[in-house]
Amino acid sequence: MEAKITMTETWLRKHRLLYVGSTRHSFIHAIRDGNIDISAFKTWLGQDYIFVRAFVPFVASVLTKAWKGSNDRDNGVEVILGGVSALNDEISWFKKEASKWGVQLSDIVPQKANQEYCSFLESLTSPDVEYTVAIVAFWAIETVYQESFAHCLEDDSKTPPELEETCRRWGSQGFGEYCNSLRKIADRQLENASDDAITKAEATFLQVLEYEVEFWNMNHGGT
Ligand SMILES: Cc1ncc(CNC=O)c(N)n1
Repeated sequence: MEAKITMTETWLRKHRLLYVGSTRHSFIHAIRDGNIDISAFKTWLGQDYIFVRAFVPFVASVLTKAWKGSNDRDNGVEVILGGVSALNDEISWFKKEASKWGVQLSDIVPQKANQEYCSFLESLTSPDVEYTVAIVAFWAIETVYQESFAHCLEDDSKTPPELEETCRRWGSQGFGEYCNSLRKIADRQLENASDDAITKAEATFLQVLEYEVEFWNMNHGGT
């Protein structure tokens, strides 16, 4: 039996360099090698809290888009609803983690790369953005974190124990399975999408990867 190559697989192969750039950034390598500068980690924590706050309305908009098409068999609405509900716990986790590291969340000013990424998320909440495009963005955003942090948990990694919980939040098998579910939803949508929607979705996928690289750079300026 010949396995058919899905659209996400095609894109991951075609854009391999950028994908690897977003999932194997020097910031992630520094965590994995145990060389992370704690001030860089704290910067990331504060900035990511701001990002996640902007991520909530984005995920809610994906849910709305899925809900409208929920007559279609298996369009992923339950998986996305699970994603919305997990964000409640995630926001609490950021608050707890910030207090553990002495990061004052109310004082955090979003940096330029973060602001631009959050504006991009907001633009994707528009009703003019099709579900196919939005679900591809959602899958890509989650998958970059999954692949990045899973790398810090591999057997030969030297991740500092105090950062393991952070890495497990996105690098765990459970989060990996969630990302696979999102990927299947995205591929199913892409199978039935117009050429125009596919073109837009691919461009959006690339934009996500670029924003993710900039986000890592922000914490770990080009080293
Ligand atoms: C910049 C960025 N990208 C992806 C994620 C993971 N999704 C939700 O937590 C994240 N927290 N931050």
